[in-house]
Amino acid sequence: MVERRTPVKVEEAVHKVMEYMKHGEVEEVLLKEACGRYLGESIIATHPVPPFDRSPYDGFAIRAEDSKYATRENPVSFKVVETIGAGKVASAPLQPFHAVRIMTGAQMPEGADAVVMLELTHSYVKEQQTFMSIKRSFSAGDNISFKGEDVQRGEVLVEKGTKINPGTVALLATFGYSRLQVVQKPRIGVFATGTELLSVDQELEPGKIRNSNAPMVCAQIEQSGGIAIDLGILEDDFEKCYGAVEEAINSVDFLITTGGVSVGDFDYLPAIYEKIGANVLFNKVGMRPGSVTTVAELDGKLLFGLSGNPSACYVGFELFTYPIIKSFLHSKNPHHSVVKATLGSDFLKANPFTRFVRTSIEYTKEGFVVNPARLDKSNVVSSLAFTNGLTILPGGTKGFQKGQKVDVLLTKDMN
Ligand SMILES: Nc1nc2c(c(=O)[nH]1)N[C@H]1C(S)=C(S)[C@@H](COP(=O)(O)OP(=O)(O)OC[C@H]3O[C@@H](n4cnc5c(N)ncnc54)[C@H](O)[C@@H]3O)O[C@H]1N2
Ligand code: MOO
Ligand SMILES: [Mg+2]
Repeated sequence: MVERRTPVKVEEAVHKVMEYMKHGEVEEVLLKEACGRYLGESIIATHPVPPFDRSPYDGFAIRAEDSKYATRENPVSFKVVETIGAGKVASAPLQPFHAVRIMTGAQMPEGADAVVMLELTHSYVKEQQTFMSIKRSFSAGDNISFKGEDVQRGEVLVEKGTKINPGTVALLATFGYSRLQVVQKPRIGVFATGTELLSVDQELEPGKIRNSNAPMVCAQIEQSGGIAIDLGILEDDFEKCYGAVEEAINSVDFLITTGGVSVGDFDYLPAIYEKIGANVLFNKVGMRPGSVTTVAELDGKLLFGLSGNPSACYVGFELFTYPIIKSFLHSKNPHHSVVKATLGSDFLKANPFTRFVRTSIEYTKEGFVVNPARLDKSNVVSSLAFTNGLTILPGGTKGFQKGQKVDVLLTKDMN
């Protein structure tokens, strides 16, 4: 008898998977290896930034009150007592009508409370002593980059679970993190199943196609922050598939298979889940493509049975595996962002189920505009190269017209 499957709603399916999400352990890396990883500890300011009052300009440090009566007609002169570059400190507190020649980044001398830019001063030498004069007054605090104005001590700057970008690296360096805790990447095994599959380097033969799913899924894993372990191709043979799956489970954090999850005579994944005693969370989702996506759990470990059809495989990964990887990395927002966009062309196919249309999304003067990427069929591969978003067209509709507002899941990593 043909097996009847009960479809679950997409949200429910995502929810069921997320119940089994696990946070990864942390490990130590060198700062130079940290970009792109996820923080395993929050960055807390251990000191103020800047750590001292400093000059933002090349010029002269003065006591503002000494400049009080300076005008164009009556310039005020200062004796230049020393010169400090960045990294040096003044040798003595500043005396009245003395000035310190100071460079950008140098610590303010004690007693000085304003900086005059070099361009506003006139320097001259009298009896072998250098002086400088100014033609306007300054107030206390003028042109000072104050201690702590950038960051206060104790501030929690970046939270655990945030992806490290070059700016984060700058902050880590500022606070002396030459080594830091990052979240371990999840190790995800990928099997492609199908007797029709050739490896990428093989010549085509009658009835055969090259395996494009595993390389694609491995790239999706790496892009999401995981480690992809390509476990190769399995022919549609129950015993071989069962043995390979059972063995692989213990060496990975999650296992992905592509293909073999539908109701065909050689679709063995449902029987494999049953034989290993896995708990199938769902085997049919009310969506297109990817309706046959199956997710099972064995002792808390998730097994993703993605569809063999390339577009369905891609969508299944982005909806169900991506947030699990992000959660493993401690991300606070594990799901792809959703934005509102305008349909750039008609999409007239009727929709019994929620459709995730592989989409090219562009940012224009009018906001986001989306267009389906090439042919919209579950078994096509060409649209995927032009996909940077999935337009969500709710089920139970007769189609959508150009100009209508739609929700789009951004599959580009925005974190
Ligand atoms: N009677 C029914 N037939 C099908 C149903 C159904 O509900 N009733 N569902 C259809 C839908 S929807 C999909 S999606 C597919 C899913 O099939 P499987 O996940 O079982 O995948 P396979 O049968 O193994 O392969 C499907 C298709 O994809 C190609 N494929 C497989 N692996 C790869 C790979 N690694 N790289 C590139 N292409 C791959 C394979 O050659 C097939 O053409 O089932 C429908 N049928
Ligand atoms: O599961 Mo199939 O991809 O709906 O088309
Ligand atoms: Mg099949």
